[in-house]
Amino acid sequence: MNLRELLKLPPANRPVIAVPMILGPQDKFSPFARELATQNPDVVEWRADYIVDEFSQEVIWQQVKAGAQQELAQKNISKLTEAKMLSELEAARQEFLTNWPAMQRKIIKEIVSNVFDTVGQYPVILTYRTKSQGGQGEFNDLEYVTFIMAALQTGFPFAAIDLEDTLESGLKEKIIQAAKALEIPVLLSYHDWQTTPVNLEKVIQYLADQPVQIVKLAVMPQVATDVDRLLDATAAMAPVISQPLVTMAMGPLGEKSRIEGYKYGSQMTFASLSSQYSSAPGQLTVAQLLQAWQ
Ligand SMILES: O=C1C[C@@](O)(C(=O)O)C[C@@H](O)[C@@H]1O
Repeated sequence: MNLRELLKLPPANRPVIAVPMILGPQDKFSPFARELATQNPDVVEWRADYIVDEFSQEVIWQQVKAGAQQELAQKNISKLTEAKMLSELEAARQEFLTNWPAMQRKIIKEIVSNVFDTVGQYPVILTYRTKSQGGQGEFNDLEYVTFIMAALQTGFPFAAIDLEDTLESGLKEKIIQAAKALEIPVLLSYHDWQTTPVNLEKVIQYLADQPVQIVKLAVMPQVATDVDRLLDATAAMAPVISQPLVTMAMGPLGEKSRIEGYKYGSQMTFASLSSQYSSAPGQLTVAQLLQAWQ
């Protein structure tokens, strides 16, 4: 099955264009929605790492705590002993911790619902990338998995879920199983933010040997020949592996791979709705990409 079919996209005579949605808690969603409607890409990659950390247990607790402190203050706290105040706060914390899992599921459902409202009919790829994986997120592995599971359990129809290969294997397996149960394809990503590995074909084969439905490799070229190596490895491996392959070279040197990757068998290219929405170095805008294809 090719990527278009896997993501349930209508047939088209151009490679699949994915646009990242990198909105944070202070950003307005409607300008993004307007750009989306004007530029009409194929898929939206929701980069959840730009927003969900702001709704983590610690952040929400600080808000609840501020509210609890205010309430205590209204009870004329000056007359209470400090110990009493601390014990009331501790009770509030315990209550918060008990309620947190349900509260978190509700918050995540609201955010996901907002994302789907914003993107309308476009298929959505769910991605959360931590800082160590080149993203914005600060969740540890367990928090990451909790978030992904909750997002999947919202019932919103994600078109695919992005999984970084570096995730601990047991947790990776857990997400793959959950996605499988919901019939959501898993897109396994491998990023090298520093270099272009020597044996690219081996890396692609290693990714394709895992029980996932799409394979993605992003590298950082140091010289122009690194980009050619990536494109050659793409051409060599795309017909060999059973999953659709997506590759790109990042940074300014990598432009060619984003424009011409499809000629070598890469089935999707990432482009931004405008430079302010770019999620990786060297990403072109959709307008630049379409112009280059003319
Ligand atoms: O993996 C990728 C590819 C990417 O890193 C790029 O180089 O365009 C952009 C990311 O948003 C996406 O998750």
